[in-house]
Amino acid sequence: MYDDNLINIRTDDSWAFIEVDGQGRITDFNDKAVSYFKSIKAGEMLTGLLPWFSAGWLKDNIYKRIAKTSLEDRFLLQFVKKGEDSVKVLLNDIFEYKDVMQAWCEIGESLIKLQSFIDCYDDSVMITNGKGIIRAFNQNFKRVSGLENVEIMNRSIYELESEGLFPYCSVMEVIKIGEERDSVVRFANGTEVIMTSKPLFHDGRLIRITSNIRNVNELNRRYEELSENRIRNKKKYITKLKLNEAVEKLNIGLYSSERMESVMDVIETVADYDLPLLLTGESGTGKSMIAKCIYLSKSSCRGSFVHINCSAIPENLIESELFGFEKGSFTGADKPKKGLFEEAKDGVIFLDEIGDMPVQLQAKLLNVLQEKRFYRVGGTKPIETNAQVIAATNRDLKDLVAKGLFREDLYFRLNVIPIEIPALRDRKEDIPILAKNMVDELNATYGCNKIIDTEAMNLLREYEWPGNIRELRNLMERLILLSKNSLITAKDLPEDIASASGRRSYLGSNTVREGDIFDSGKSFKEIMCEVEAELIEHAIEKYGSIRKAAAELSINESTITRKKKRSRVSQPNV
Ligand SMILES: Nc1ncnc2c1ncn2[C@@H]1O[C@H](COP(=O)(O)OP(=O)(O)OP(=O)(O)O)[C@@H](O)[C@H]1O
Repeated sequence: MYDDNLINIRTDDSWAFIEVDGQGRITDFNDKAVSYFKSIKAGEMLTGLLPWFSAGWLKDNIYKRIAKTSLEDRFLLQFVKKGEDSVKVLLNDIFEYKDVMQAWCEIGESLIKLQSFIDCYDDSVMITNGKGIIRAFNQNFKRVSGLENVEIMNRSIYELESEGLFPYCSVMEVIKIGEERDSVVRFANGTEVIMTSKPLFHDGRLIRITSNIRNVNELNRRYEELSENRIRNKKKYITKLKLNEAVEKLNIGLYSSERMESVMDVIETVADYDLPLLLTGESGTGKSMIAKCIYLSKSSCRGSFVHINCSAIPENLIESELFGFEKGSFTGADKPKKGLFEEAKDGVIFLDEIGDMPVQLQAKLLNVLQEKRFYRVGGTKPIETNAQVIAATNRDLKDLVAKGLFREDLYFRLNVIPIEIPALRDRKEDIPILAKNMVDELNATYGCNKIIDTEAMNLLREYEWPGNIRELRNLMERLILLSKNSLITAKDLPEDIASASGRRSYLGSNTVREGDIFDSGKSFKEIMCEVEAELIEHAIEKYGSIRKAAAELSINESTITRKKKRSRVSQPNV
């Protein structure tokens, strides 16, 4: 019930301190008491000083009283009992006390604010007064030290140390020397921390020590995490730079479509890993280009890029091409030869048209992917390889697996990160950019200065491009070399492209696709007019006359004529 923290108050001049024995005889007092009671003497009765004082108060349980000493003065009394026969009496002038209370209320408010502030702090924080009495600490401090409010709040770190609850620490050193100190401290729960304690002085008096406490294990873990992150981020950054460089070098960075955007995102993510990759997509979509781009995007690549087209090499030669051979391993092998895996070293080996790889060789390839080593043809010494395998195909590998032409296990091994390169017709928004870029490049190659006009560009955009970018590139080359004027117009385009958009329809085989309808910018009414016009045209073509078409469609001939006029459907010779 009595405030134990006031036990050391004898030296604190904010209180008058008088100690009395069980009978109320003065045994000790401090300077402040002398300033209130000039005649105070040890051995005198306290009632001599405080006539209103009742000896009964020493025995009861009320520990705070406001008592009057004279007409002018009022004192606040506080008792601190020590056993049965010793009571410390603390007195404070009520007017002084009011000031003190006011100050404490303000401090109290700031303490609440301080508490919420330090609770948000990531490190552990502990604040003591200038004498080492713990005044505040945050949640993290409790977690790290394993100590609870009731155990340590408002208690002296010296007492806590003597009870084995608190370690010797930098706060004690700061109290001793008045300067910032660091210490490595181990709490009773075994947690090792680095404690940095800073003093705060007011009017030359040490009033507060703030300690910042960091868990050594957490610090180490965080350090490692951040170092790893830094390396990872740096690697990512380099990959991005390298990817941009590669894209520029290969002149392929020209896309605005979401489909290509996501392909490039995957490339950026996987470029630095040496995982096998599978590129799929129609012929001419740029799979080889993408493979090269991946190779050039690696933040560190010690080997070379080696391209082998599995469909272009006779079956019996692919193995020795890939893995090399030893002298005498077959007729004509009069000296040993390195294969492409050895040529690539730690680089990239690009297996184009993987679907055409002979099945028996697929087993050897799977082994290389798993074991990261192989044997030359006729060789007995294993050769280690860290080459990354990037395979590509325009065939449906799943279908080949079903037909027994491709090993399922190899398919799964390659298909961990499949990258599908979209057909050009599925990334129409990229066509103008690609075409313009090709024209620029070809102009430079052939010393021309040609450009494509808007109408021609729109037609290029409409065409289906079965041969994808390869077909686009071939056409651009032809146009640059053969077109008569510097402005390439619709007239310069081949017939199938020039008429491509005209032939697109809602009903026929060359149907307009959903994306094109929504991207066309046409209103619902305009689209419905076009559908009506087409329907009427088909009906007239099919039934041979407006009259028969009207009868089949159950509408008036005049309606057909009017709608035909509006949509300017060309009338066949009926
Ligand atoms: N993004 C691009 N920008 C410009 N030209 C490109 C681009 N991608 C591919 N090309 C060009 O298109 C042609 C075909 O590309 P590539 O050989 O990479 O396609 P592919 O998908 O591997 O074809 P295939 O399946 O027939 O082997 C090449 O001439 C290449 O230079």
